[in-house]
Amino acid sequence: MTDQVSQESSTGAGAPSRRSVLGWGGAGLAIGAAAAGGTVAALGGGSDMAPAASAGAAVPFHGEHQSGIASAVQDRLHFAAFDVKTKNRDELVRLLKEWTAAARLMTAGLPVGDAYEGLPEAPPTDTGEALGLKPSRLTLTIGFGPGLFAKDRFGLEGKRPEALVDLEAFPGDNLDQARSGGDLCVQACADDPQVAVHAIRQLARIGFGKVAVRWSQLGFGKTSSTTPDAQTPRNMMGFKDGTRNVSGTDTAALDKHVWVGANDGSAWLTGGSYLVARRIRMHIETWDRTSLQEQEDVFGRDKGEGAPVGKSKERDEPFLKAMKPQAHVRLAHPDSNDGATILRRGYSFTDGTDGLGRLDAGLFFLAYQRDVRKGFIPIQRQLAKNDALNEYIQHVGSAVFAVPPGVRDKDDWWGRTLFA
Ligand SMILES: C=CC1=C(C)c2cc3[nH]c(cc4nc(cc5[nH]c(cc1n2)c(C)c5CCC(=O)O)C(CCC(=O)O)=C4C)c(C)c3C=C
Ligand SMILES: [Fe+2]
Repeated sequence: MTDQVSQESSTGAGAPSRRSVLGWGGAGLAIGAAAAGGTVAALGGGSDMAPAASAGAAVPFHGEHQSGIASAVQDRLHFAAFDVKTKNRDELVRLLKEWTAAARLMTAGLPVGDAYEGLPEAPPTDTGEALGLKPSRLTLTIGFGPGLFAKDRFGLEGKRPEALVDLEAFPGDNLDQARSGGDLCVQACADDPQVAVHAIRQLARIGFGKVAVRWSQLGFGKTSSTTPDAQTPRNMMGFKDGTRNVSGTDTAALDKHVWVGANDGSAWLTGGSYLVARRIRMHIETWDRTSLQEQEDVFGRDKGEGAPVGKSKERDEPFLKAMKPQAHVRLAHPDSNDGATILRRGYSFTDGTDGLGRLDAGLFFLAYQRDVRKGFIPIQRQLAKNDALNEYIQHVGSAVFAVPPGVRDKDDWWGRTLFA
């Protein structure tokens, strides 16, 4: 998988005329054309809509693993959790196929339908706000929540992976059910927020009547990186975040800690992963009145360089015993959790103020792992009990999803290994 990072390239070629994209009803044709060439670059034939697809990077949609996990982290996020409303398995499968086709187009920088040249009597089949925008490294990553596997629903009860556990209530949790759970999720990441928002909007529109958005989260300023050579981003507390993350090119670590293996008990999920999403509110105003020394003690790293206590460089190996016993980094480190290791891919959020004049801001924490019981859960048990950071944060939303493997080619679709 190496190559989701290195495969990122400019599409660099023309795009089909808008007239060749026949609206959603005719999108199969456009998709077929795109798929035949593999990527938008193969479509050729520059035209009036070329700006949407001709420049900027597109991340390949097809692959062994879904992109948006090990691939390089983009600047913006729109994450949506959906409730499935239809009771009909075939209708759900049809929707997943339509979503896959739409995702294939959008990640290549193409509209999913006709924004303004279709039938005047019908609603446009693409809402249009991404016309003229670059692919912006858009990735769309789907996940399946526990509810999908419920008894007497879609006949999937025997396929629920053991590792897809309902998360326990951790000490200090203050979860809002309206911001938690979901039967399906789609993580849209892009370097342009409008591209990410457009993508989720098209999927919601296509799914109208079959699925409904349960909750969604916008994110900015990635708080983790899968590219260790790049500058580590900073979170809303001002600290470098993502220094010691699983690298997107470290195939050994990805196989060990992120990708579900063939012998892990759920054959359909081989090459997939598990995602834990947590909306974590930060008590920003309290943090901003906290001394620099205390802030650095809380994390066990310094604020400027991001070096662990007693060391001078960000990438120096942490010496855990030099940190305060309740330092976040000391408690989250694999050595404090029986080796538990997760790939973090979170984003900052600021959703205005809370009515009391306080910023409603924090970290939308996203973590991928091979087994939630050996990844997020042991680390969070440790953090929830002891972390000095708890004085300044609160977990207010939570969800867990099984993330299927990648879509292999033009005939494949999101969920085939589960439903077929
Ligand atoms: C259950 C897992 C984790 C939660 C929840 C979590 C919340 C959280 N973290 C920060 C800021 C930082 N975290 C850092 C390191 C770090 N955090 C986790 C796990 C969770 N964090 C891990 C596994 C690690 C790496 C530990 C290691 O191996 O050294 C850091 C330090 C820089 C880095 O390595 O990324 C910061 C800063 C916040 C603000 C937060 C909740 C709001
Ligand atoms: Fe952390």
